[in-house]
Amino acid sequence: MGPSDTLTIDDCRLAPKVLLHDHLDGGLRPGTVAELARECGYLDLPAAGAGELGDWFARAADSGSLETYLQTFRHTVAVMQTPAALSRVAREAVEDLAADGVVYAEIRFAPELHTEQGMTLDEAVEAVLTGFADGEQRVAATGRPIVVRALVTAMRHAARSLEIADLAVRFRDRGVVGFDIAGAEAGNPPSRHQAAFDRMRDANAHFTIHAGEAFGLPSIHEAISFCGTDRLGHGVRVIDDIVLPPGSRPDQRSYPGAILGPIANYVRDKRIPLELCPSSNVQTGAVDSLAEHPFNVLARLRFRVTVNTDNRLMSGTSMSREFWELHRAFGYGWADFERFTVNAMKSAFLHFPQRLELIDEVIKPGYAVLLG
Ligand SMILES: O=c1[nH]cnc2c1ncn2[C@H]1C[C@H](O)[C@@H](CO)O1
Ligand SMILES: [Zn+2]
Repeated sequence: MGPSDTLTIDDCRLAPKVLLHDHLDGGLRPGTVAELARECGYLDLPAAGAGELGDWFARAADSGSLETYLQTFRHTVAVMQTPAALSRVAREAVEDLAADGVVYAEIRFAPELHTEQGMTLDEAVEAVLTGFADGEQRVAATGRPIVVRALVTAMRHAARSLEIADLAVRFRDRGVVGFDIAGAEAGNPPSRHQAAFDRMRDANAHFTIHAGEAFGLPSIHEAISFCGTDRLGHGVRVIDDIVLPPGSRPDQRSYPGAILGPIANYVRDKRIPLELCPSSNVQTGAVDSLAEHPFNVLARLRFRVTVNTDNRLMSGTSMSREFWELHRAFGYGWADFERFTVNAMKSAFLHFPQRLELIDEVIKPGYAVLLG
């Protein structure tokens, strides 16, 4: 497509997409939240109907603070306390992503949040994996195949990260491809969970860390230098280590004269993937607006940027919508989206031959059609 062509969300749905950062408890269908609440007798939902619930989540999450944003998860986690509920949510997530044109996804969740009614950590993981497998089977039959794997997350304010890392290693050949920490970033630095990351490294297993979202460079520094993270969840604040010439705009095609500090250079040199989540960053106040998102600066400076949803319910978004928003803000076309998608696939925690197969057999042929 040429620079004057305009893409719609429906066009973006046609493109093969790869999603590395998506929370299971942030991606429920509003109607499913309502139905599960009825089934389990949860009476605290802030609205009754699917439409109103969807609006409520988007509004409440649009708070300008990560801490307030995170409070909305109380309602989704409350209705995800049985194996049946977890499996259903997992299956629907796979169906929704496949319908949106996602061909590979790593969906994360925190097993420790799903034990309120007696489910064990292992049972929670098994329920999610059952749902993923079920979803994969159903969508394969519709001709929109997708490969989905799980990441298990530990909550950074809690003290169960070593257990969760162990869980990730135990389930490594059954569909769990990595480990993560999430939750309120300020006051809970990555190094608090050093033992868990050491456990992962000892097992030669992969992990990512939410860092550089609500807290800046010190968090990124710890995640890469002490903890040895494979990827950065968000990592958007790496921009704080880059000085642009006065008068630079967020939508330029190149940034000559940009000066990178040591952290930014290291992240770029080592090709550490950034799991960027544009809409989520606007909601939590990490950036002021989509038009001012550092995505474009980082992409033009050739960081390994990837496009992600974070929480589809809380942001009322999808991968196609994130692509479309980036297209509107920065004028990206198919060649750009292919690069971001290949970046993401290269950064996946799947084994190398499977990554290569998806790039060669699915992603490149898909974009070749779009590029004409
Ligand atoms: O963007 C995020 N930053 C930090 N924590 C997050 C984000 N999105 C979701 N979470 C938390 C809330 C969920 O309950 C938990 C596990 O998915 O992860
Ligand atoms: Zn996240």
